[in-house]
Amino acid sequence: MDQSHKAHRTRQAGPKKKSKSDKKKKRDDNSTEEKKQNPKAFAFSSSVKAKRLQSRSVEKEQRRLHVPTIDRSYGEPAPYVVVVQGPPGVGKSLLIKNLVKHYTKHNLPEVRGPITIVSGKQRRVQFVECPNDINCMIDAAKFADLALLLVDASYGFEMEFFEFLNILKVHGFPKIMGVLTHLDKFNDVKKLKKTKQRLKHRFWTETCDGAKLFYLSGLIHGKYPKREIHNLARFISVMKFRPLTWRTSHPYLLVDRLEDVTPPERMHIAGVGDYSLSGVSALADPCPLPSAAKKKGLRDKEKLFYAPMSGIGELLYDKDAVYININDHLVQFSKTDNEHGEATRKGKQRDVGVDLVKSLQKTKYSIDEKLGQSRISLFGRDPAIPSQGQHDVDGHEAAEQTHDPVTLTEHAPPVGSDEENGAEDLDSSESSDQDGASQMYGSDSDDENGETPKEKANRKGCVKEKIEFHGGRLRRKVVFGDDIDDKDLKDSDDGMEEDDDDADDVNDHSHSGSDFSDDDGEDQNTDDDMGNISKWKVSLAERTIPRKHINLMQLVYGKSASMSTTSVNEEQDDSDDGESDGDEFFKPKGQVNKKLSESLDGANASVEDCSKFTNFGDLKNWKQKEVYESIRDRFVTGDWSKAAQRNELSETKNEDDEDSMYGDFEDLETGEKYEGHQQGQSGDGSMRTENDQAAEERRLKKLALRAKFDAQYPFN
Ligand SMILES: Nc1nc2c(ncn2[C@@H]2O[C@H](COP(=O)(O)OP(=O)(O)OP(=O)(O)O)[C@@H](O)[C@H]2O)c(=O)[nH]1
Repeated sequence: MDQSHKAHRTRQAGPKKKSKSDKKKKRDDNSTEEKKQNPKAFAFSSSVKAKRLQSRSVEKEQRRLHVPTIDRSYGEPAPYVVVVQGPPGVGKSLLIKNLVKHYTKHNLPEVRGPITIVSGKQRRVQFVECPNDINCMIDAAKFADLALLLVDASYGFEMEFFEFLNILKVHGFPKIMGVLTHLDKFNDVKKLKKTKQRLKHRFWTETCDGAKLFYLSGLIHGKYPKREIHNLARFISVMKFRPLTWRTSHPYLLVDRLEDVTPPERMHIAGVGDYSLSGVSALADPCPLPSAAKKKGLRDKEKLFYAPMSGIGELLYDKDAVYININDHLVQFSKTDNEHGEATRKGKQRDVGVDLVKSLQKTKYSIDEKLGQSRISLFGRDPAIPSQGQHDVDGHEAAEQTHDPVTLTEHAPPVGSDEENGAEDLDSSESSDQDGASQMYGSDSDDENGETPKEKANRKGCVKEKIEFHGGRLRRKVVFGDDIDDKDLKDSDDGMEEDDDDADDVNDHSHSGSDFSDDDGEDQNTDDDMGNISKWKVSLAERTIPRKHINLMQLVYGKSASMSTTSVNEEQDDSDDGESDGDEFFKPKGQVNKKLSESLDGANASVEDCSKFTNFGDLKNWKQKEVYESIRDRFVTGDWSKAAQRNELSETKNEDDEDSMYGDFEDLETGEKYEGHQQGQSGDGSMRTENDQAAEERRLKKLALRAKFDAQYPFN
């Protein structure tokens, strides 16, 4: 049987208590006496140590000092906004849910819009999930007091991290904390440790030394470990936020909802447009701070939270509507009525309004959804232009990304194909690719040797973007120039699971970091001038430049004739070039035709129709007597010799015609160029003699060349 032991209670009174306190007193006296007798024994033994201690205490003192900042806020402090940012699927929503659960003991069904919670007596915190969109990142950077940058540790840094970091830097740089997730995907403890270290050092390099990085070691029942969430929450709760000078000069307002109220004075709401203002009314604070009564901690009742968009309670605020959730069993919908609708309709005439409502109930998709799926076809043979634009559901610009000239692009197999094969493909493409990634991976030892130290230094500072298909989506991985040489991690891969292997192989190519001291040193050298960031900024700037749109004017009216014909020529040249090399040479006839017709249909819709220029003059009029007589001699009963004569005549004529038709040509055997006749001159007799002469000359030239060739190769 389990029996709990009672804690020891020290004596509060009595002789035992007295004797104990006497002993203690004696001991204390002795120690003070000792100090008094030999004070030097308790002073610093070395002056160096003393100096170091003194300077340390002075330094600590100095660090506490700050330039005084004026806090212009009054009244209750506004909630501190914690923006949770990271690439898709990194665990942003899950982290917010876990933090909310920690603070409020409530489960959040979904994370939508800002979520405000009371985290302490004097503190409210608002969590906002930052969508993966540059514009949203810019908005989030404007109101964030703290940014939690989530990184999928099993994959490494992605471009979203750097993009947001840079955006933060130009917005006054609020506080940041890094959070590593997906650490449970590592089976090898050694590898996990190394990856943690490597990512930490990289994080420090990109931000500042000692920047806080949290590790969320995995999922327990679909949630992050309580202890880790507790630690993170504690950091958020006690964090000191100093007013940012940038923020005070560029104040921003985070608007939950907007109700369109009409006239009289117009005002501009950023991101929404010009509106007329009817009035401004202050609503009661939905998430007030608890009463200021002196008591320790928060009571459960006071642990309020306000998440209007996240479906808490029975109310849900959408962009343009408010929904009240009523359980189905509480309401009798007319749907049941609908089933017997036929019978009731016979009895009495139904109201138009009722019919309308019922027809609305039947619709499966809203108008927005229907419009979203609709397609517009501008030209009959054109591929339909989807109205959704280029973006896919997640807001990725996958198609566009692959054409980014600054970035390195690599394509893995499409969804559903074998992942392992995909990884192999990646590897092979890396090794075969001469420009871009393969140079950075440093697999080619010749390249390495040929490089000057300066080039190496330049290369080390560079951050490149590598687009690949991983974990079910396109990811924009960050590849660091200084991570090439290390292959240690690859060696330690062996024990990993198959899936992990895939992920880690990719990691290993791009990341190094087994030698941390080296890595660190290099990082500090190269990142002194923040070279990294300025380089990838280029790609950021390019991504924000609006894409080139199709000019409808050109599509309808066409380019100038010369423009259009040249573009056709170019297109054909291109296709010729493509076909001339390697496997492309042999192509099914249909494909080539299709390609050509596509090029004509698409970009060059306005090209003139050359089929209209058929020379009908060549066609013979078979109704004339001489013409149909001419065919009579070709039959068995006719005179064949006459027909042969006629044939000769028509052949010479045809030759002339062909010459004039095909114009310039080059004799590939001899390398000579021949100029063709102009169409208008085909009937000219003098020209024909000239042609004859030219032909004769050509023949002689050919003979001479042949003799020369024979002389060179007598056995041939
Ligand atoms: N194994 C593992 N899975 C995780 C971890 N963190 C999150 N996940 C899973 O990743 C998936 C995506 O998590 P979310 O919280 O929806 O990610 P998100 O960043 O909000 O995704 P988006 O909203 O699409 O941007 C969920 O199925 C999580 O269970 C982790 O540390 N380890």
